[in-house]
Formats: sequence, C-alpha cells, structure tokens
Amino acid sequence: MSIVGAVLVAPVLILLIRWFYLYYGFEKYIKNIPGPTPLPIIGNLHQFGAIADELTEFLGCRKKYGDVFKVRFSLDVPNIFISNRKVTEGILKSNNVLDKSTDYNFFHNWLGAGLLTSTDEKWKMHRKMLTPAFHFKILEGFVDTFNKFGDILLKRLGEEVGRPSVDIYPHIDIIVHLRHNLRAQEDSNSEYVNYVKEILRIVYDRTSMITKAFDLTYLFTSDFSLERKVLRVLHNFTNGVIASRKKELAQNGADSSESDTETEIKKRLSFLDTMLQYKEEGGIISDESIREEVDTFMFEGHDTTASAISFTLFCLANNPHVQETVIQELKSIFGDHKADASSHDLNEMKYLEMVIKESLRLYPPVPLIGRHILKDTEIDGYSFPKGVDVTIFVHALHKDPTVFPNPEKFDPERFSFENQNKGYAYIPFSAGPRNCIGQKFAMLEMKSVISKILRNFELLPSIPEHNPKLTGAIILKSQNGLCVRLKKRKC
Ligand code: HEM
Repeated sequence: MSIVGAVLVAPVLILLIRWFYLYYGFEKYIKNIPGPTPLPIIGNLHQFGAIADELTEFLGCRKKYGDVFKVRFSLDVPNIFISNRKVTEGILKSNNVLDKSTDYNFFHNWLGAGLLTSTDEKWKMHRKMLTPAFHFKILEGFVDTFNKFGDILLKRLGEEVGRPSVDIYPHIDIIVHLRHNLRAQEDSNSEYVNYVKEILRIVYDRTSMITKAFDLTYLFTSDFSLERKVLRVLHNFTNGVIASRKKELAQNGADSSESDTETEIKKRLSFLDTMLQYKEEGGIISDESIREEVDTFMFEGHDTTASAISFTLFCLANNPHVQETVIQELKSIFGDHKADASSHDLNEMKYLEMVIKESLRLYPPVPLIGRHILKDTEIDGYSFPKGVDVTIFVHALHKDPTVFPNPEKFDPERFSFENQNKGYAYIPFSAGPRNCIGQKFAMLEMKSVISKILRNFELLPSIPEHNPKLTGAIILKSQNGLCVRLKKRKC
C-alpha cells in the first residue's frame, strides 16, 4: 500500500476500532434494551438524519420496540429513549443524573454554560441565585406588561378576521419575543428573532445529520461559517441589552423613581437585575456568565411559550364546547367589564388552566429531555452504565393509556381538581431538581394571552380543515402551521 493509501486508511481503521470497542463496552450492559440495528461509526444517524421529521421516527420506534429503546446517534455513546413512567421518575428524581446529554453540547457556542446547559456547582449556584426572580410577588409585576403586549396582538389578529384560514403561530411567536425584548421592538424586521430561528435550525441539524454531527466534517459545511455570523449578531444583541440595563442602574439606581417605560424594562429583565445586583454586592459572576443566562432565558422563555399558546388556541378552535366553557368562566370573572385581567383574575381562571394543561399533554413544547449518566445506575430492572445518554420521550410518555384513557382525545377534565396528580406520567415542565424554573411565569403569561384573545375573538376551525404535521426535536412546532379562523366576539 502506498503512503498516501495508508494515511487515508489509518484514520478510518482507528475510528472503526474505537467504535467497536465502545459499542461492545456499552452493549454488555444494555443488550436487553431493544432498538434499531446500528452501522459501524455512524450508528443509526442514517436512519434519522435523512428525514425531516425525527419525532415521527421516534414514535415509530416507540411502537416497534416499547417504552424503553436504544438508538445510536453519536460516535461514542448510545442514547436510551424512555417513555415509561417508573423509569422516568427514577431518572428525573435522581441527584446523580443532573447532567444534560451529549446533544446539548451543540448549544454551547450559543448559550455557553447557562442554567439549561451547565452542571455541578455552577448550575447549583446560579439556580439558587435566580430562583427568587420567579417568586410569586415578582411575577405579579409582569401582568401589566402581558396586557400591553396582548393589546398589540389583538390589533394584529383584528386584521385577520374573516379570513378562512390564519396561521396563528407567527403572530404569537413575534409577540412573545417582543414582550421579552425591548430592543427587538425597535427593529421592525426583528433580526434577533430570525437569527434565533437560524441558530435553532443549525443546532437541530447538528443533532441529526451525519455531516454536521461530527466536529471535523462540520467544519466543511456552510453552517459552520453561518453559525459564527449568527452568534456574533445574537451575542452582540444580548451584550447590548445588558450594557444598557447596567447604564440605567448606574444612572438611576434600582429603586429610584422611574418613568413607566423604565419600570417596564426593569420588570421584563428582573432576572437580569438579580444577577447585576448579585455582582454589585461582591458575588462572583463574570460578564460572560451573565450573557449566557440572558441568552438561555430568552431562548427557554420564548419558543416554549409561543408553541404552548399556539397549540392551545388551535385546540380551542377545534373543540367548541371547551371554548364555550372557558367563555362562561371568563364571564363569571369579568361580567360585562372590559378591564384588563389582574393577577387575581388570572388565578381565578381554573378551567382555562385545565385546558392549557391538556394542550401541554398532547403538544408538549419540549418533546424530548436529555440526560447524561455519570454513575452506573439501576432503575426498575434496567442498567444505565456510566457514559450513556438517556432521553425522556415526553411526547410519548404523555400518551400512556393507563393514565390517560383514549390518549389522543383532547379532554381538559383529565386535569380537574380531583384528577390533578399524574405523577411522572405528565411532565411538560420536566420534574425533579432540574425542572423548569419559569413554569409559573409561563402559566401566567399563557393565561393572560389566551384569555385576552378569547374575550375578543371567537376561534373556529380553519377552512379547509387543518391537520398539523408535528415536527421539532428541540421545540415542538407544526411544519404546516397552526391554522384557525377568527370571528369578532360579540358579548
Ligand atoms: C410553556 C412554557 C415552557 C415549557 C413547556 C418549559 C419546559 C421546560 C422543560 C421541559 C425544561 C427542562 C429542559 C431540560 O432538562 O432539558 C425547562 C427548563 C428550563 N426552563 Fe422552561 N419551559 C417553559 C417556559 C419557560 C420560561 C417562561 C422560562 C423563563 C422565563 C423558562 C426557563 C427555563 C430554564 C432557565 C430552564 C433550565 C432550568 C435548569 O436546568 O435548572 N422556561 N423548561
């Protein structure tokens, strides 16, 4: 063999040896777990990467192999998919399984080690520091802001009245983003929003496409340079938000009397203030860490909430009896008054909360949650050896017919007062120590936006009938939009 031939063959041989070594190393512990047969080096990437809709493929595996199955996406580690409630509980409750799975590494260039992606002491410290920013009393302060942006949304939706079919998602998406981000409001094309979409697409592709999954081959794709450009814009943007807030605090002080606009900025960024004050008082947190948290919250707080609101509106449009019951509840709270909802009013919307919960069951905005196993772990007869990734397959977990009879049916009564406790069979906000820090905030915002829309518009099924095509392994979306019809409500 020539020297050139040897140079080309040697790396492939090394990769093959490494793959077989790791494959058999893990396989002896997880051979009782079924799954599709992998190919050397690329594992099962060829089976998932080539199709646009991984979620459907995973559901296919769930059907074929059961509620615990294995897949190999990466060069090194198997990924065990779980939609079994007992095993889910064992994983999410464990203090030994707090690290995120290998896939989350693709977020690092953007989010660094923010709350979603960080581990160990840094995560513990930041979680403790940021938890007070989500106290009920602080959240109450956001209600006026929700109302203000709800009014902008009503104006936009008013222009769609009478059309046979309106995709509701882009309207909700833009309002949720704008509400979180003052500077995006100044940018009518919302460059920031578009760049967030682009980075999510890049991260998603990296989790599923052979050419993009490996660092070495990724270097030669067009996404490599695009990602750098997108990150420059996103990080500059966030740094700008932080710098202007720092300046305001320096000029006015946190407690100084403020104009309406200033108060609003402060409310919207109160978790940022928490970090800036912590630093001011001598706490150790770098500017880079603050930036990572702001990016993390902007991501976690937007796309999830926009997805949840849009799917709930779609469910309401297609379930007129449920919509009517929500309207009766709203009438009992507001009577004939046109006033905006207060935080007390939002807390009274018990049936609407059941509706939102049922929508989060059928359409969980985070359909997959990943963890990395750091210590050999045994749960309910399954071995999870150190080094494997596990994925809690929330989308499938939520359709367990033993907990949710007739699981495809939209039925808010499943969450009535006496039916509240679903344990680990229902986890739209995850559960255990790494659950969603923003869940109460999200529920308040969802109730505010949805009740405002329903008080002004009747939601009807679109013409022609619309069937969403679910997609998205990071955030659940519909490939063909979420279409409804809007009619001005007379009451
Ligand atoms: C309907 C809306 C929302 C849903 C369904 C949702 C769901 C989730 C889920 C499933 C996780 C766990 C992710 C994982 O382990 O990979 C999570 C974590 C997180 N969420 Fe949410 N979320 C929502 C809204 C929000 C909002 C509004 C915020 C902030 C304002 C937020 C901030 C976070 C953060 C920072 C984490 C990481 C927590 C940690 O690891 O300590 N989320 N969320």
